[in-house]
Amino acid sequence: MIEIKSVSKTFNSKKGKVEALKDVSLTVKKGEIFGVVGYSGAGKSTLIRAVNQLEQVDKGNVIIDGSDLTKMSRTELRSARKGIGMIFQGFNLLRTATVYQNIAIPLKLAGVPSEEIDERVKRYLQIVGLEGKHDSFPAQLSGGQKQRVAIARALSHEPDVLLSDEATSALDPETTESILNLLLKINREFGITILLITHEMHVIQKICDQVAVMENGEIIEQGKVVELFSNAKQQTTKKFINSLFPDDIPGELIQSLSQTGPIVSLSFVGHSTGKPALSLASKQFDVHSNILSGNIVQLKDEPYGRLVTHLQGSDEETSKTIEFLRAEGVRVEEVSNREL
Ligand SMILES: Nc1ncnc2c1ncn2[C@@H]1O[C@H](COP(=O)(O)OP(=O)(O)OP(=O)(O)O)[C@@H](O)[C@H]1O
Repeated sequence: MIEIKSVSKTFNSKKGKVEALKDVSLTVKKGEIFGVVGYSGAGKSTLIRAVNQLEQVDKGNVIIDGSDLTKMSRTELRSARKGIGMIFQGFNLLRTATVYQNIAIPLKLAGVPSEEIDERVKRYLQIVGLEGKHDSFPAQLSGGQKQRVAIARALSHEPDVLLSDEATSALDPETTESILNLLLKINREFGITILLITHEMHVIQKICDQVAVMENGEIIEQGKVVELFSNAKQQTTKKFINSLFPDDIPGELIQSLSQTGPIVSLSFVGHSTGKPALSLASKQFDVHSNILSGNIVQLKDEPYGRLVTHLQGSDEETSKTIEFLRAEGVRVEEVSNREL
């Protein structure tokens, strides 16, 4: 559906050249929610803006449903953009227009007949849960409500693709949850493909099917969310995942416990937790396990959990335990420092 092929973009600024995108490639399949995560300056905004050609690229192709947007004339591009909705961190609403007008005006500019405009505005405001707010002005709405208006406005053009540029970054955690649930609903009910950028791993964890991790203009790792969670290779990816598992095990405790056996982090996907495997291991080997912290987060389709546990026993018995846990499908990593 969306194919980004070997896209590069360099900005020339006063400080010199900045390679914002270096040979970036990714494919978003129809109906998927694809998240791009990275720290500030990684190149996420440049990438998402390249998709609808708000940013022209120096090299590479952006192909949507078989048509290459980098090769289009202005008129062709205008028409192609009709199938691409976009929402932003700052909502981008017209301050002097009501909620109704914020959605109706762009529809009018797009040439939609007025009776259809009315029908669409009402329908999409209902879908985003803002039926009673037609006559409110943006200043009278909360951040979450403003983002709902922006989502209704994007949907009212009945796009196939929705681009989300840090749509929840300005919102508090509770409102973030409700907007993420709304994006999930839109994706499921209308089959809209969503490409989003974020610096929050929670967004990826909660709603994405696929993820790409960006750093210094490059995609350093990508794949199915569940696979990346269980098998991240890059340090930055691990850091993002670890941000979902805050723990407060003091460094001194880790050091002192390490004297009597390794401290390991066990990760598992799906409804079976690491616990049964751990108790089986304790029965089979001369090892005591002492759980130091544990947490489960819900990925889009299945839970992912992590237990940090101290394996007390001889080198031989703890090695056999680790081998056994791995054979049981549990990911085991030794915790040697504070980066759990
Ligand atoms: N118009 C521009 N002119 C010069 N440099 C730019 C321009 N736009 C982006 N950059 C630079 O390109 C790099 C990537 O920026 P980009 O905004 O895409 O990153 P990002 O991951 O979205 O970060 P943030 O979340 O902070 O926006 C940065 O070093 C940025 O300073």
